[in-house]
Formats: sequence, structure tokens, C-alpha cells
Amino acid sequence: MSGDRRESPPVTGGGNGVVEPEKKPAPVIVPSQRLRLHANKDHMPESYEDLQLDFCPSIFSSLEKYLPPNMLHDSREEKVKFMRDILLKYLPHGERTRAQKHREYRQKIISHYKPLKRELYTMHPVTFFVPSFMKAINDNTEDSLRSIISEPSPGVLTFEMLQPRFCELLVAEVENFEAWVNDTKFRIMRPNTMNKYGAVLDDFGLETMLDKLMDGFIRPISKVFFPDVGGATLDSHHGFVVEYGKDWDVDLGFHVDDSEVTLNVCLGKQFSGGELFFRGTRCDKHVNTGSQPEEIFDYSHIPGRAVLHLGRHRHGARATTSGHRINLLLWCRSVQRDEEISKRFLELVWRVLTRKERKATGIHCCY
Ligand SMILES: O=C(O)CCC(=O)C(=O)O
Ligand SMILES: [Fe+2]
Repeated sequence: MSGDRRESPPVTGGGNGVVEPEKKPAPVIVPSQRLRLHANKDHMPESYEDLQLDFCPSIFSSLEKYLPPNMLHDSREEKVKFMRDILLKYLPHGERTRAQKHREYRQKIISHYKPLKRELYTMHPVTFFVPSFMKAINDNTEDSLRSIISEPSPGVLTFEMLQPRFCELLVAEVENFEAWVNDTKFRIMRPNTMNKYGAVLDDFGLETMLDKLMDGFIRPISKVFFPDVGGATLDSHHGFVVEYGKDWDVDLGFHVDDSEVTLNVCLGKQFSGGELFFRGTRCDKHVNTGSQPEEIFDYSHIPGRAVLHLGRHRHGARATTSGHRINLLLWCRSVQRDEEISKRFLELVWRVLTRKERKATGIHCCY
């Protein structure tokens, strides 16, 4: 099983950047401008999405809950400055430059690649989605969603979603992008560690459209069906296509996704094989344990039909034995995970402090 999950940022160095220089005699300092060790659960954090920040905006929203109480109602700029200083101090340099490099990589592609099907780049629900899906989303009730969704195995939801025309347009756009990559010899990053083929749609301009797809059409479903894992708070995504066949990847090993909720829709073309196999949901600790008979389920892809499942629902894809299979994948992530990262970040910072430094923080709780 390949662990394809994102890791929380490691913390290096000692001190939390807010520790006072040693003074004599050492007073008991009760500092006001320090992060709290426990989140203020009642605080509604601001959104930082519209700011050009060097860290993911949702990290700021999560970290805001740990701000000292007297800062909670400061201006957004003041809060950003405070939190950014801490992140800069503790996130390893490599992680920061990686994010910066990726932004530059994406910018380079977007400024040189000429899209073929421009209508894909803005969300047009009526031309993208089949009427039954549109109606269920517009009615916006649990019953309306349940009326179009089947659950052939616990936690595996399937429903008709994409219009054939949309699938054709997206396949044509991906082929155009790949032709450009070949012509220009641009070295692109593949969607994940397990694929040699396929393309990241977010990297060549489709990020905004896919964000709308997640916000308006996937979150309403995952809110009802996957409420316990952040289904209601999906707020970022990794959108890509995978390609299978004789001249592409053949199959995909058993794995879990780096997502809270995964949308997988077949776009075509003609193929045989390529079934998804599921083996039940596990936490990180038990990801390699055996399966119960009722967890074993195989699903045959049908173009336009979506499969929605938890990222931690163990699965893989069998060999595509003939033809060419292209699937759209949207790994949807929740702010809930960023909160987990913030928490672990603080725990780690706490761990690297000396006893004296801990005392100086004025926090009396320890891990
Ligand atoms: O090929 C498929 O349909 C599965 C793809 C998948 O599971 C993934 O990319 O995470
Ligand atoms: Fe997957």
C-alpha cells in the first residue's frame, strides 16, 4: 500500500520565536502576544483567500483560532503579520521554496499554454452536468440527492454527472495540453507519485472552474454523506486526469488518496478493464490491515458517471486491457485537516522548547 497522504509540516530548531531573552532575575512572564496552546473553538476565523500569501490561506484561518485572545479582533493585516512571522520561523526553508517554485511553475505554464476549449475554463452548470444531477443539486435537499445517488457498497457513492459533450471537450483539452508539452519539451509534473501519465488540470488554468465544481456541486453531497471527515468544509482540491491503456499507465496499485473526499469520473474513451476495486476504510494506523468480505467491491467505470468516496477508503484500479481510459479526479480537502496541522504544529513547537522557555510562555499545560 503506498501512503500517498500529505504530511504535516515538520518543525525545526528550538524556541518559538516569541521567547524573551534571558533576564535577571527571571520574572514569571505572562505574555500577551503568544499563540495559545488550545484553539479558541468559538472564534469564527476570517477568510484569507483573497490575499497573496506565501502560505496556504486556510492555514491562516486555522491558526487564527490559536491567536492570543486580545488579538482576535485586530485587523486582518495585523493578524497575518503575526501568524506569518511564526510560520516563517518554523516552517523549514525547503517547504517554503517548494511552494514558491510550484507557483512559478504554474505561472510559466499558464503564460505560455494556449487553451483549446475556452468554454471549459468557466463554470457552465447547464452544459457541464446532466439534468438529473442539476435538479438534485438545485433542489438542495437530502431526499433530492438520495434520489440520484446509489451506494452499491458502504461509502462508495455513484451517480450520473457529466454530459458526454463536456467529457469530449475535456479530453480534447487534455490532448491539446499534452501535444503542447511534447512540442515544447516542457517538463510537467504528473498528478501524483503513482502515475507516469496524466496531467494536473489546476496547473494549466482549470483551478478556478474546479473550485466552483467542488464548492457548488461536491460539497453539498459530501456534507450529507461524509459529515464526519470534513465533508461540509471541503475547501481546497487537487484536480487532475489519469490515463490508462497500452501506451499509458496500465493499472493503479492499492492505495489511499491525499484527500478527505475523492471524486472520480470517467471521461471515456473506449476501453475494457480498468475496474476500481475497494477494500474498506481505515485510519492511517490500520491502513494495511485485512478486509471483511462486505468491504470487497469492484466497480466498472461508465463515461460520465461519478464515483465519490473517502480518501481513506482503500482502493486501486485494475489493468485497462484494451483501448484508452481517461478519468477526471478531484481530491477534495478540508480545512479540518489544516486545523489538525496547526494543532500538531503547536505541539511540535512546544516539544522543542526548553523547560525554561516553556515557563516563559506562561502556558501551564504540557503535552
Ligand atoms: O484509475 C482510477 O479510476 C483510479 C484513480 C485513483 O484512484 C487516483 O488517481 O487516486
Ligand atoms: Fe485513488
